Amino acid sequence: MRAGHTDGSRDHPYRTGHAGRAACSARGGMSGEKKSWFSRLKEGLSKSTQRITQSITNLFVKKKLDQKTLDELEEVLIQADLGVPVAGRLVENLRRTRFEKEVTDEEVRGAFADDIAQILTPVAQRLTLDPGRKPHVVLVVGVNGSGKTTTIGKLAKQFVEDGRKVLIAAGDTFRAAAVEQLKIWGERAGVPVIAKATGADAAGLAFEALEQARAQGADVLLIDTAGRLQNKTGLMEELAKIVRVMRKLDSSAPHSCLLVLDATVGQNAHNQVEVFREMVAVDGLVVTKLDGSAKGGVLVALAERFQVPVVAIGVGEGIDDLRPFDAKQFARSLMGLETAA
Ligand SMILES: Nc1nc2c(ncn2[C@@H]2O[C@H](COP(=O)(O)OP(=O)(O)OP(=O)(O)O)[C@@H](O)[C@H]2O)c(=O)[nH]1
Repeated sequence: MRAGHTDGSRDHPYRTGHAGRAACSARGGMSGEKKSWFSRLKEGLSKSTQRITQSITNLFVKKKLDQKTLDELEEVLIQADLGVPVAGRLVENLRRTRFEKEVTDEEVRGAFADDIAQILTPVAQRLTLDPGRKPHVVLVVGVNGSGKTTTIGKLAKQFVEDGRKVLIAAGDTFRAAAVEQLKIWGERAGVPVIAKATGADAAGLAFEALEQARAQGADVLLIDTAGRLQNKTGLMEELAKIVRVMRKLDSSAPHSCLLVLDATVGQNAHNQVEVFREMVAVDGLVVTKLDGSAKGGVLVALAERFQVPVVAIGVGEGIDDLRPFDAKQFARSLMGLETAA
């Protein structure tokens, strides 16, 4: 996957060639739209934010920054799923610059937000479509229920709105309900869904989908996959076979491999990244359900530990609730601070 840094001027979590860029630009940049997105991000993160800001505020009724308070702050950050290394680094930076000085809770939150934004900036990237690929194949992996189907549906709709020809392959052939759900999203997006009977070979389906996508001159092929982590060996073999079989047609496929993570699982997300990276070459994360989670901080821990690009975040079930990931906005929202437009 090639990815470009988020510039905040577009509202799609991906990038294309020049034509696509122009199309994206036309959709973004309206201040009303922007404003509502900022407030939605903030609203979405409010559970995570409340937990952190309340705890920090309780620690500061205008006082000098002593070691006890630093220790308590570190604990607050760990509790908020930012992870021990990040919490340690943030608190150490604060100690270095403000020890024994009078500080307010807002100053502390501001300092944390700046440091968090620095950690997140390198991973805030976009899914980039390679215009030379016809189609650009996006393999979407993740455990059941993480939001794969929904994310594929949202991405498909956004690609279509940008004038791309899209095909979806229902690669989770194990669960009939998953295929049905994908078909519903396909209809919403106006995108054909290539599916087979329950229990069919997923790799065979991916192969045929790629053949059809090529024959039809599609720009993008989005491939859903099974997420049965309880049968890790079976899943690993299945994903490896999908990749192997597609490479008979296109030796460079898949061109992107996105891992969808549910933010509400908190620290378990680390394990999921590790396990899926053993199986496939994950080169982008989509973090979903940030609207219903008090564990938004986990995204910071993941960025620090794995440095895998975060290409989009999900903050709701609606079509517009998949958004590009903006490091500064996210950091400031998490710390309950205003996000500059
Ligand atoms: N609140 C919220 N819900 C989401 C988000 N993304 C997905 N969901 C919901 O999460 C549930 C699971 O999403 P799916 O897309 O079906 O997940 P999946 O990974 O495809 O799961 P399987 O179909 O079981 O493989 C659905 O009810 C979605 O509507 C999000 O960003 N916010």
